[in-house]
Amino acid sequence: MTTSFHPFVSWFQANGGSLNSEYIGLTTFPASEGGRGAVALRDIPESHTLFKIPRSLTLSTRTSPLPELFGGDAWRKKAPHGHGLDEGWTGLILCMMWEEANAGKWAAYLASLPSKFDTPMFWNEQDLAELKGTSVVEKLGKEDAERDYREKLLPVISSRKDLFPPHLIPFHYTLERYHIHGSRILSRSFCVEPAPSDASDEPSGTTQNHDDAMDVDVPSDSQSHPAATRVHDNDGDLSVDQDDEDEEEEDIVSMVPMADMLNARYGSENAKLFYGANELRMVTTKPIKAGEQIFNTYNDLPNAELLRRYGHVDYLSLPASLTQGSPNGSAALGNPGDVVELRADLVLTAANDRIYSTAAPPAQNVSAIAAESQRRIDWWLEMGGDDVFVLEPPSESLLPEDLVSLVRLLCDDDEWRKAQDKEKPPKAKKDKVVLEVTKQALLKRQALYEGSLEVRCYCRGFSFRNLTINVF
Ligand SMILES: C[S@@+](CC[C@H](N)C(=O)[O-])C[C@H]1O[C@@H](n2cnc3c(N)ncnc32)[C@H](O)[C@@H]1O
Repeated sequence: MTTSFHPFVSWFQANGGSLNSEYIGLTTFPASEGGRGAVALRDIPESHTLFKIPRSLTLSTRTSPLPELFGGDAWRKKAPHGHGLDEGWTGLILCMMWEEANAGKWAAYLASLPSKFDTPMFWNEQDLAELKGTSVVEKLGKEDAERDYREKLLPVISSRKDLFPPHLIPFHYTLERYHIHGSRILSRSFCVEPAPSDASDEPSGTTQNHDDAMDVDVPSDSQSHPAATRVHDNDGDLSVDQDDEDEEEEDIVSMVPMADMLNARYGSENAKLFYGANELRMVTTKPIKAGEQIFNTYNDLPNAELLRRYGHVDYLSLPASLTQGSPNGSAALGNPGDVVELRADLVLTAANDRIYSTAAPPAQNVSAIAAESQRRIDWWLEMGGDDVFVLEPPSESLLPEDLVSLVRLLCDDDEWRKAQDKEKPPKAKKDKVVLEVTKQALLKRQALYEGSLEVRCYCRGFSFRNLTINVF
């Protein structure tokens, strides 16, 4: 371990954390490989505990003393009775700011975290233009974050000068610090489950899938329920239910010292975080050889999400099954977890184009066609249909069933009638019309890209073999 880790490791151990330093070493990789991370110091078997973190050492709005000092009700309740600081990330950001300003329990940990980020949140307009057409820019949420800073955080700090002395505001409570702490949460937080009621500190479960972000996943992402998850999503609520009685039952977005030292790489996960009653444990999920890096992967996210949340992308050798169809066979590097997100409005436009071009002249009425399609898509959304479709390899499952169902609903009047009668969207039966409309929608998707970066995946199969779609 290099000396730069000593202050953090000493703080961690002094506060009840335990690190199996015979087996795991903290080290520094080149920035392009993640900077700080951890390696195996000797061969480590599967199911070996690498380190333990007491729950009391995780930092969240539940463990920080600030919410109670502020007044629990005023903290939690929504305006006009309170500040709604249990919703979104503003409360946790405020706790982090306050810890730093007051040299609190977590100050040494926070001081060890990066304060400079390469994520698109900090890019200039010119660089962001390179991402045009990707989902990254629309998901950045910079304006929302800045509105929360102005409308939620500033009124809170100005209402309690005893807790937030004015002379500290220019140092610790600025918009810049708000973004830095927000980026720390986005790139490093976990969504920590409450302590199990049948409380044992033995690691529970054998799988831990993450979901968003260092992911820990959320069941709705159709991951198996993780033993611990990091938050990917921005983005989100710290707790779902604001009912005070249920509060202790909710997962909570938390900073987890030491667990957030591990880097990630597609398909390389060899350690996962497991919850116990009083502590969290990072446990190996496969044998690791001496010298190998220890990875806690964030759910094998596509590059767009890696870039947005963490500021890096995976650029690995792609299996031949994914590069089939490449025009020159050169695109053998990328992220095997990349996907294409196809918005339903592009499907709608492609369907309308087809309906128009195949209609006999009296029916070739653009506004009537658009109005009818709008009626159908409104029905689709009312029935709980998605407005974004995710296309992922392998090709056998390339076309999501709900995408096929929507195209049939839009393009086939019989299917539309049947769907209304049965109150159920059409079956996902692929036919020529479905494939043609989908291909046109994908071409429209491809045309949205304007940047000069070329990161591609090859959508194979069906009738549009060789169609290339930039995904990043
Ligand atoms: C949970 S932290 C891991 C510890 C981090 N490397 C550090 O120095 O504190 C996640 C961050 O590490 C970096 N990182 C993780 N995996 C990486 C990878 N495969 N390539 C490049 N950077 C990576 C990214 O900056 C990401 O936001």
